[in-house]
Amino acid sequence: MAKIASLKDIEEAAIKKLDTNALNYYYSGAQDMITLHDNSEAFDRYQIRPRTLRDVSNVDMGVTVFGKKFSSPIFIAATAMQKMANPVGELGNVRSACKHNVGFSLSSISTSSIEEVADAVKDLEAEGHKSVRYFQLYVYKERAKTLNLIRRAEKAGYDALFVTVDTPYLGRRLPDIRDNFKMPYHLKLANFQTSTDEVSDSTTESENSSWLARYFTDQVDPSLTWNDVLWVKQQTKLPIVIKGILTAEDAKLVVQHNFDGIIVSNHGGRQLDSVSATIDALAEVVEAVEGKIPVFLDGGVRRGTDVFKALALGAKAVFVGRPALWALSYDGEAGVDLMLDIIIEEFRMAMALSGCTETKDITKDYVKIAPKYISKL
Ligand SMILES: Cc1cc2nc3c(=O)[nH]c(=O)nc-3n(C[C@H](O)[C@H](O)[C@H](O)COP(=O)(O)O)c2cc1C
Ligand SMILES: CCCCC(=O)C(=O)O
Repeated sequence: MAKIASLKDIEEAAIKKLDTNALNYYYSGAQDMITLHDNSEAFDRYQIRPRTLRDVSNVDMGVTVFGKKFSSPIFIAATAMQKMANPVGELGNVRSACKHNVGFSLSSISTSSIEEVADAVKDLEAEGHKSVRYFQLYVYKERAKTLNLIRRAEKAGYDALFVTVDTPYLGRRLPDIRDNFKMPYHLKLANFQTSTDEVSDSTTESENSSWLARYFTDQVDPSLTWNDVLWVKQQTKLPIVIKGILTAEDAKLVVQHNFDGIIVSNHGGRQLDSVSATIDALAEVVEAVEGKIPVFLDGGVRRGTDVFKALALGAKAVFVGRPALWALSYDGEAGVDLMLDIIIEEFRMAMALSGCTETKDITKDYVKIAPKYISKL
């Protein structure tokens, strides 16, 4: 078999290994998957404007986020139920992120608990590695349940809460509906000890939604407003990052409410189909926040040049979601190591070949819209 050389190669290898249930769930976007595909394709609408003859023998990819230094700005996004990819699940991802000195975010809907994930890096921390972990929070109808998650994340040393705001309901992912997606029976939603059976018991079976959508409707609060997220802020001293912003209007509200950061995200194209690709939404959000809080991006990041373009358009760092799942499926923790090694090296190369030796050098002067996409109107 030919050597793996790109994230695309890892994805192809993983697709061959995964069963239909997990593959449908990991792969799919909402509805016609227009946004899912556009997230990656949109990066190709931007071109890099490289500078030459600068000494690029040393390239520093480092960034600082909420006072913590990272070796590179490529972090791991919160994705649910990682043990469907490989028994090591979330623990493989958090360990690999720690070894690479990049951030890891844990989903509320994880198959390893908040505490297990924190414990999994203890040996690496003892060797001198730094682990920065963010906890992705869904606001449960039952506020005591939400508060319990917040307290546990604080106690286990997580660095920030990422409150997801694009999911009052789970988007319609047609493959999950058609094939009736279910978490395998041997797994649990580890933060709550919820098993597949309990979900079916507590909700009405419906022809028109997946197991997960039923769980979500049952548990997660669709009445969420800014006031509820302010309630979260009042409960904790941890920085609160709002995940799932796509417009300048909402970005300004995030700043007005004194939250600490924004992730420009469309949930990997899994929520509302036909919204803009995140790289296309980034500039308006960055402009609206006027440098007051950091802006991050996720969605479709698959190459070092994608990372470079996102930083040029104002992102502090980016998150990869599916690539970490494909990597886990391909080869567990070693697969994630390989995935991060590849994309970090690609990013280093993109910086060097563009004449940038520090991430702060990567400004909007380094990108332009490819001529064929400029409107002739
Ligand atoms: C299988 C899967 C599960 C996800 N689960 C969550 C989740 O539990 N919470 C959340 O806020 N976002 C979740 N996301 C969205 C990711 O955090 C992220 O926004 C998205 O994956 C980025 O796009 P990418 O997969 O193209 O990198 C999930 C995405 C995928 C693909
Ligand atoms: C109820 C689980 C939600 C996970 C999620 O956010 C996703 O599948 O995109």
